[in-house]
Amino acid sequence: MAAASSASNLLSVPSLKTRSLRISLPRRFFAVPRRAHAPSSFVVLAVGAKPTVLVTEKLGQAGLELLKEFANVDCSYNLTQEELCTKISLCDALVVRSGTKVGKEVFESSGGRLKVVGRAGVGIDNVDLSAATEHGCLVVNAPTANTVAAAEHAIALITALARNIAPADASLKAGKWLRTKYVGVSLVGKTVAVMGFGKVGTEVARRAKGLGMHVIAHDPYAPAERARAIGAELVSFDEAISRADFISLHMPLTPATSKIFNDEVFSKLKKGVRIVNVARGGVIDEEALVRALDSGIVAQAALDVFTEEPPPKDHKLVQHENVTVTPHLGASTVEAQEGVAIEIAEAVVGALKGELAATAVNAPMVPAEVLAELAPFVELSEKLGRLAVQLVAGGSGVKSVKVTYASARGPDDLDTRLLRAMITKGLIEPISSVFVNLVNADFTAKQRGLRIAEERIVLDGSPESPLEYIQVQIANVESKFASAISEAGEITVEGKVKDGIPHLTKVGTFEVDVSLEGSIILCRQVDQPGMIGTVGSILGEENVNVSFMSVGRVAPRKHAVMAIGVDEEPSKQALKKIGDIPAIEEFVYLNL
Ligand SMILES: NC(=O)C1=CN([C@@H]2O[C@H](COP(=O)(O)OP(=O)(O)OC[C@H]3O[C@@H](n4cnc5c(N)ncnc54)[C@H](O)[C@@H]3O)[C@@H](O)[C@H]2O)C=CC1
Ligand SMILES: O=C(O)C(=O)COP(=O)(O)O
Repeated sequence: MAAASSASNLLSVPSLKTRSLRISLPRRFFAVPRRAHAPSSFVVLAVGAKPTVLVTEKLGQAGLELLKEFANVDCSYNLTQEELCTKISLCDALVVRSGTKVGKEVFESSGGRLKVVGRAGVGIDNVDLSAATEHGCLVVNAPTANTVAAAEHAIALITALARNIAPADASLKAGKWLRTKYVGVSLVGKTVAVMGFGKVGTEVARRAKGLGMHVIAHDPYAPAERARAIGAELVSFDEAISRADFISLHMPLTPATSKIFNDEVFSKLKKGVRIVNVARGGVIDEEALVRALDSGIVAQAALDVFTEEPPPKDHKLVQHENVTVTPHLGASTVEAQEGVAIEIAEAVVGALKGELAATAVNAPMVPAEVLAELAPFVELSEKLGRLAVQLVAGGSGVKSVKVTYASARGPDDLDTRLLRAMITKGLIEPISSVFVNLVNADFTAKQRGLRIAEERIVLDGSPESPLEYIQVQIANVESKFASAISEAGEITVEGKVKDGIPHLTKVGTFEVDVSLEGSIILCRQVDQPGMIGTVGSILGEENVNVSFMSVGRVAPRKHAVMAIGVDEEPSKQALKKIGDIPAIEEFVYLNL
């Protein structure tokens, strides 16, 4: 019984946050398709084909071995952009670190073959995520394995600055013995501001506490409890920068953080502050930092990252006597590189197998347990989309679709993003040459002006099954099968999952029950004896196996809709013979 109905758009913008949980979609739905249009999530590989993975930067051996077990691996380092664009059309996956720019042109050059980009590390600012999404290419990263390495590098740079390690080393090697010039400062009791309190920032804070520093942190999205738990204080940006003796940067490079450290900010810093950047060069306005160093506001800086990498030889910061530099070494420990390589290889292989990696950065994440229970509904969703769109008469533009999910679960207890993506796939693929997957479903729908509204019907009863039924309605279109139009004037199909198999249970106002396997013939007829036998024998003569038949009628001896599931596609003549049966008023053949 419908107790309440709530309209809500349940699909949010794909999260850019990374997660450490590894999940996989059920293989039977998402692996290499059995038929040209079998349900599939991300990757469509030719049956039996071994995928090709291009690795453009040095990757740990263990990760390479994992990739080689599953794919042909082409390790081509130092490619020019042009060479990358040429090679990419022969590759199913690309594995990069921070040194490869994966821009729009790479996706355009791939000719649709590139299905996964694996970023062997955290920062994905070198990958054009919008272009990847537009091309249905999944981007995964390796968010956890280099956290400690980056944190240790930040601590190494903080201590190196405090004790002038780099310049003292250089001067001694140059034959000097300058004990008074390189008197340092102590860390104990000093305040360090950790800017960006995520994975790396938290580890830096923990280590700084161990060094006896007072730790303050700024991160607009971090929970205060996490900071409290390690004895750090979460403060505003202005408070952080004005109180700090040391500033350690650990936020990602985004439009919001680009050049966040600029002249204005430098003017608010405590005189003599020391700055460490192991995040991204672009979060600092490098010219402004030169000015702040020259004026003495910033006593010293240690930089692992630069706006342009490698920086030009005469880069003012690289050459500055109060700046210590390293060539983007934050993640470069033996341990981190092995870990990152394994993490990314597993994610890329998983994605190539049709699984959904937990570290997807441009696809909605659905936890493993939710995926497992939604699996049959995912298949149902795509098939309902396919059926509904094939019922639209030629010439009608599909613009407005309503999806209703009926469930006894609470509105927050049902994640419909995957279902919605698969309905979109079902709606778009039969009428276009576009390959739709979880990555590009929203983008593709938007680009085609297809509006999909979602509604929840909360049912009474046991919430054991995530969904009771799904209904797909297409508004403002003509149908080639008039009986599919509901009283409200929309093409309406509804389905359920029975014993793990998706079933079509309603067409227009007619209740039917046919399992959504193979293909379907829908006929509207005058309800009379012998119809099932007549149609069945026409199909039998053609050697078309009938898998399911169901009749839904308004009232005895009035109109009925017969749904016939068939394993093989009937010939045109067989379909014509069915149409010629006098009692048949209309019929349609629908390919699943
Ligand atoms: N130099 C190197 O080799 C390495 C550099 N990194 C870089 O370090 C950065 C952090 O990495 P993780 O901690 O793993 O990422 P993360 O995603 O765990 O943490 C980033 C944190 O920054 C916060 N943030 C976002 N905008 C902010 C803002 N405007 N102000 C303050 N905080 C903000 C986020 O809320 C998040 O908590 C990334 O840019 C990553 O690319 C990471 C590993 C190695
Ligand atoms: O993981 C990151 O964000 C890093 O910056 C590490 O970059 P890399 O893989 O060493 O080029």
